[in-house]
Amino acid sequence: MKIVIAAVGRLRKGPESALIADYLDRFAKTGRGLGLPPVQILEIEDKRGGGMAAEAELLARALPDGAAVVALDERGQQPTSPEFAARLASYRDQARDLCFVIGGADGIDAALRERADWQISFSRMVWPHMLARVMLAEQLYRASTILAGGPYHRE
Ligand SMILES: C[S@@+](CC[C@H](N)C(=O)[O-])C[C@H]1O[C@@H](n2cnc3c(N)ncnc32)[C@H](O)[C@@H]1O
Repeated sequence: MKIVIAAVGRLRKGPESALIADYLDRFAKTGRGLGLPPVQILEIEDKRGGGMAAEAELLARALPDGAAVVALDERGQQPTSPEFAARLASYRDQARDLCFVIGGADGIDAALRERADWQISFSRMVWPHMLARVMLAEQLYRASTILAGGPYHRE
């Protein structure tokens, strides 16, 4: 199994990148005993300014073959953290690669969103893509602690 975050935009050094690195490092450590691999980040940049369609093409090319695609979008389903953890475990149990997709300033092209296996939302509000990346990294770490039966997540 591979876990990939395919995201539009390059993350510069700063508070968001520090948080993402910290959560993904914690995820890698907890995930090791659970059969969950470290997360790879693939950053997509359309230098020609072709908009959402061009970004969607680059994102689609970055998706591992046969991977389950989880699109982050404010209109998506709002799973609880345990539901998110269960879905992660289910992809692991099917040995299926998993690719999270985070859009740019204009979001994810509708065609790519519709072909996603799951669209998830962190609320109905719109967040900057870098914060969406931080929240995803935290939820992945939280999910690993839920699957490990650790005390980090409390209901
Ligand atoms: C600035 S937002 C784009 C918003 C844009 N209005 C749209 O139609 O999608 C950039 C990216 O951050 C992620 N994002 C922003 N808010 C989110 C939310 N509430 N839940 C999940 N992902 C979100 C999505 O991947 C989105 O494509």
